Amino acid sequence: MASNLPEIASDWALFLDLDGTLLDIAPRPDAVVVPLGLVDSLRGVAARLGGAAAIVSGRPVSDVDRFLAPLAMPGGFGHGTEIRLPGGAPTPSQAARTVPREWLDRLREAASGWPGVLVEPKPHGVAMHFRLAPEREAEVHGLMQRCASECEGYALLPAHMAFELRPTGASKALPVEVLMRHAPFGGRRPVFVGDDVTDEDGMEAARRHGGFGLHVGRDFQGGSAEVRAWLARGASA
Ligand SMILES: O=P(O)(O)OC[C@H]1O[C@H](O[C@H]2O[C@H](CO)[C@@H](O)[C@H](O)[C@H]2O)[C@H](O)[C@@H](O)[C@@H]1O
Repeated sequence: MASNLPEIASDWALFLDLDGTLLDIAPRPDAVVVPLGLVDSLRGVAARLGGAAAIVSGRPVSDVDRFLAPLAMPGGFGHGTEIRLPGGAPTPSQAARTVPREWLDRLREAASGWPGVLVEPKPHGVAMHFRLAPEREAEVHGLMQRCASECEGYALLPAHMAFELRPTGASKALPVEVLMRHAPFGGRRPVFVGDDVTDEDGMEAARRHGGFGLHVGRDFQGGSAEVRAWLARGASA
């Protein structure tokens, strides 16, 4: 067990990032493996917290639901552009925007000449990954930067071996703020667990509501595996 890592308490509202936190990083977005036992742990922790457990991911809700089936957890998806309240359907948030078609065409055309570079379209954004072609980082960055500067309403987001275009106003703080206004989240102590720079917004929102953030690199010495072990302990406490 990592030192100073608090165990999950029954008065918490838990906000969990997905990639790099619950799931190990994989060579490409569609190659992630959902470890045996993760879904059971999430179900158990959610039951213990009276349903106050959410996923907050840069992924679209369709990806998250496919990975965690049969669970359909509340949370924020696409960096807060889609929000699902407990028991509800996912709906676009106030930050949602549609990526212009010409951008996608432009990115796909460039990627077709850069073997290993992947374009990941999302309902309200797009990511361009260079994990399999690290030598293309500068070119991917330059192209994504041009796209962001040409279209009002989107900002460039540096990610793990990728750059994303995210609507301005979208952030992981938004789902925390929204869910904390709804039962069973409201009145609980929010704890946001993440690994990435985008997760800092969610952690800051948790602090505003009297809670705190846990960072995979700083608080979980074993990385995602340790996060999963912590959840499993929390589910059976
Ligand atoms: O907010 P998250 O749940 O952490 O999602 C952030 C992004 O994760 C995915 O990309 C990252 O993970 C991939 C799989 O391990 C990896 O191949 C890639 O290099 C990483 O950048 C996802 O594809 C993005 O849509 C998410 O925004």
